[in-house]
Amino acid sequence: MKTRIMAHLGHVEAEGVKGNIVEAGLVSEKDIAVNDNKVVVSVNVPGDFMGDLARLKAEIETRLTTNLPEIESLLVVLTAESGGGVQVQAPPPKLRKAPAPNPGVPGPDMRPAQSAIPGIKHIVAVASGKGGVGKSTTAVNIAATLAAMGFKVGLLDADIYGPSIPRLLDITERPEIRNERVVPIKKYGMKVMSMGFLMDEEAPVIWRGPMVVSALMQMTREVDWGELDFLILDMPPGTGDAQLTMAQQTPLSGAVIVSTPQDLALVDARKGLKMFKDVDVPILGIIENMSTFICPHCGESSDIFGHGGAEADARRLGVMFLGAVPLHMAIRETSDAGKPCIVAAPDGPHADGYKKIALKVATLLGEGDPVDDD
Ligand SMILES: Nc1ncnc2c1ncn2[C@@H]1O[C@H](COP(=O)(O)OP(=O)(O)OP(=O)(O)O)[C@@H](O)[C@H]1O
Repeated sequence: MKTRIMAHLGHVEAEGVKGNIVEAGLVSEKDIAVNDNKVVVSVNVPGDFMGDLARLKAEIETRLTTNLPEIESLLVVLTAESGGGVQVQAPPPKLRKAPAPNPGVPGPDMRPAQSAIPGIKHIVAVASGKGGVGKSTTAVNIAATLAAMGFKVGLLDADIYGPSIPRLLDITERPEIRNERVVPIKKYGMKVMSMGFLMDEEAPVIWRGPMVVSALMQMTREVDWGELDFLILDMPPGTGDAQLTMAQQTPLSGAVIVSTPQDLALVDARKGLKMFKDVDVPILGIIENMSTFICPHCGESSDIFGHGGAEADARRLGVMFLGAVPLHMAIRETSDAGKPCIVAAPDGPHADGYKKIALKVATLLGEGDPVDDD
């Protein structure tokens, strides 16, 4: 299949580039991943490319899908090199090995792979099928809790559509660059990096014109993370091309799906599960966020959205249920004030809930004490 794909790519030309994209070295066999009939092609466009990227992508897609109808799904990713400063170098996409017999249920005999990034043991994606379900709040709380438990933790905000980690952790400073590497900002015992640090107009330009996926690769690989037990990745919400590529190209040990109890969110959550399964990333489990509503005045709990949907769904889908986090004013107030629960109220009930979830995540990755999934 790869040879035939290469043959067809040999007919594609890019504006201002001499010869076709294969002759020009923009794509080679190592940039093509094939799993069953799902194909990912990564084309490395020169940083100073002035042509129409959308047209180039469309031309590649049309040529491949027309000539190779056996291709079931095709993802063409254009990666770029920055014009200067830190180099953006997307690694060749690699499909992970064929799914294990019981994909998505990592257990004692099926430890997810360790991260392929030197110094980082596990990269864990926190994802959601749709926006606004509390994914970033959950990612921050899991990361801060793991750090409070004594693990070495990094938190990478890859939510390019609305980076909220700077706000959730009340970080206003800019990362430094030392020896051509970006130094993450230290907060609450974690090392933090966010797209939000780069998006302020007044911020120094650290990356010039790289595309989203390349920027994420750079943030994962080129940031000076040092030694980490966990790098928690706050993914952009949804299951579009950018998310799929991130799931594909980042050496993830596993993914955690955050969902609210509403049916719609669960339908979306299933899409999230499917996306990770398609690229063979083990699903560590589902977290039900905004589960029961706890009244800040009387403390009574009400199942506004129909609590339990995510738990039942997790069972049906054969993935672990990691826990339910209630909809509580204290969670919104503390996280919006820049403090995760473990910092704002380390002995409170919410910190306790996040501790159980974080411990399950650590255990599933072989880093904690075994826990019962009750
Ligand atoms: N369990 C909870 N209880 C109360 N408020 C919550 C809870 N979880 C999240 N929130 C609040 O809901 C809002 C959205 O949360 P958050 O930004 O984490 O969602 P998200 O899924 O990451 O959103 P986006 O899709 O925009 O990135 C925030 O104001 C947050 O404080």
